[in-house]
Amino acid sequence: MTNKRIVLSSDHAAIGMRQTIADHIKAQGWEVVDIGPTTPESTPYPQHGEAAARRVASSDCALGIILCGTGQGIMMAANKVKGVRCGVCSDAFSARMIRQHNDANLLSLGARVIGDALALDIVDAFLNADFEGGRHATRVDMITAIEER
Ligand SMILES: O=C[C@H](O)[C@H](O)[C@H](O)COP(=O)(O)O
Repeated sequence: MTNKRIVLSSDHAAIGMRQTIADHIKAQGWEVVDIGPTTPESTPYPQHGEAAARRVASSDCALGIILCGTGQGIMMAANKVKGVRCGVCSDAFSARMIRQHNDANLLSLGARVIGDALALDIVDAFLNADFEGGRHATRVDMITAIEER
């Protein structure tokens, strides 16, 4: 991936893990666009999922990482944005596969599900994998076609 600009966002449940991930991937040369929040007050995940998803859908950022307590709600919100393919991962294999087979452009993590060390392994697997195309492109095109119906 040549564009190494990535958006990070979360709700209140994942501020610490988001910061840990930001530090980790900055050290790998990623330009991190951290769109918050920065304070611990309760804040609804849909708005943060949508905001991150729009950064990716508009091509402002190549990829995104979003987090909430389970990773599920913010993933659901992000996937409502046209052009976004986001999966929740709690293991590195799935994170690699959603890039290689599904051309996922956002990764979602649950800060109340996994610890920081596993989260960083998952992030590395996601960021170091590339879409394989071929038969997988046909299937991803079928996902995109659903958006037009
Ligand atoms: O999918 C939703 C996320 O896990 C939220 O982080 C969670 O629902 C927030 O819960 P609470 O308002 O109890 O902190």
